[in-house]
Amino acid sequence: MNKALTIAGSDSGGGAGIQADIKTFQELDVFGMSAITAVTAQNTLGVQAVYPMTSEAVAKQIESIGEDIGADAVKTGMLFNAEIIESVSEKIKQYGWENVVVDPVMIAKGGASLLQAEAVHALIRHLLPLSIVITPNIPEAEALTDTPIRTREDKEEAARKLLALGVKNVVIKGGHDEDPNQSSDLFFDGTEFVTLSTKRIPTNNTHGTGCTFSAAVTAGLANGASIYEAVQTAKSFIQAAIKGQVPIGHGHGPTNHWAYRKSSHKE
Ligand SMILES: Nc1ncnc2c1ncn2[C@@H]1O[C@H](COP(=O)(O)OP(=O)(O)OP(=O)(O)O)[C@@H](O)[C@H]1O
Ligand SMILES: Cc1ncc(CO)c(N)n1
Repeated sequence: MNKALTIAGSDSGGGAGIQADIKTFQELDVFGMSAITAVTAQNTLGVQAVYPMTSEAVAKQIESIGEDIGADAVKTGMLFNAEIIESVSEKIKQYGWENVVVDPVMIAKGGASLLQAEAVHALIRHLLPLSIVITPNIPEAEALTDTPIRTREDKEEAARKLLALGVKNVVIKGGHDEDPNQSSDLFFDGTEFVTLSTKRIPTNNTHGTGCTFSAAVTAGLANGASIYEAVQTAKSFIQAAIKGQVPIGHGHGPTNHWAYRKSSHKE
């Protein structure tokens, strides 16, 4: 029984955060568990309120899993503040977890802050060195490296800077790229750059794409895949999920977490 733990925020709307992660784990045959860092009141229109947990409450949830069940892979999403980042990092070290996927969530699509600006430094210092792979989108990679990203060369430069911070592998996701035809993610393991490209799907329903993608990477690692294999499967999973879209609500709808299972041809 392969098990994965997500340490992230709750999205009441069900498309991102903990909810996206657990749905994705389930779809990829992994037993999903959670430690909730914050409760958000959220829907397809945006984030209406954020209620962070105490760092103690987050640590306790992780301990409950670490002391009894264990985890084959762990992902972090919304962590909100430096205190939570520090206690999550401590617990990851305490339990010796190595398959750690860090999705450095900072800002929701509508602009709401999911990580306090002053916590970026804590993320870099405490958590990034414990990760096996990090999955920033373009604005997050810019914030972590202080590098504006416009071109492919800028992406490579940012990826190199992230590895210099102690990161082992990185995927810079291309959802925010200008390219109207392709959505291309750049994978770097310190030696080789690999681009994973799929056809860009013209849709508004992209709420939770980043969470879903990093949860699929985590599920792959829990199932024993290599990092690159896990990233490849995650790219197919998110492509199917965006294509399968769920047109609910009045804003940015979520992706379809069951589409990959149902699709006959996985891209
Ligand atoms: N319109 C699209 N068509 C196809 N793939 C997309 C599209 N938008 C995003 N993706 C893919 O979805 C994954 C997530 O990328 P993205 O850059 O959107 O993450 P994100 O900004 O962290 O998402 P969010 O913050 O909404 O959860 C990547 O693999 C990216 O290439
Ligand atoms: C709880 C939560 N985590 C992450 C994101 C980023 O998509 C979001 N919108 N909400």
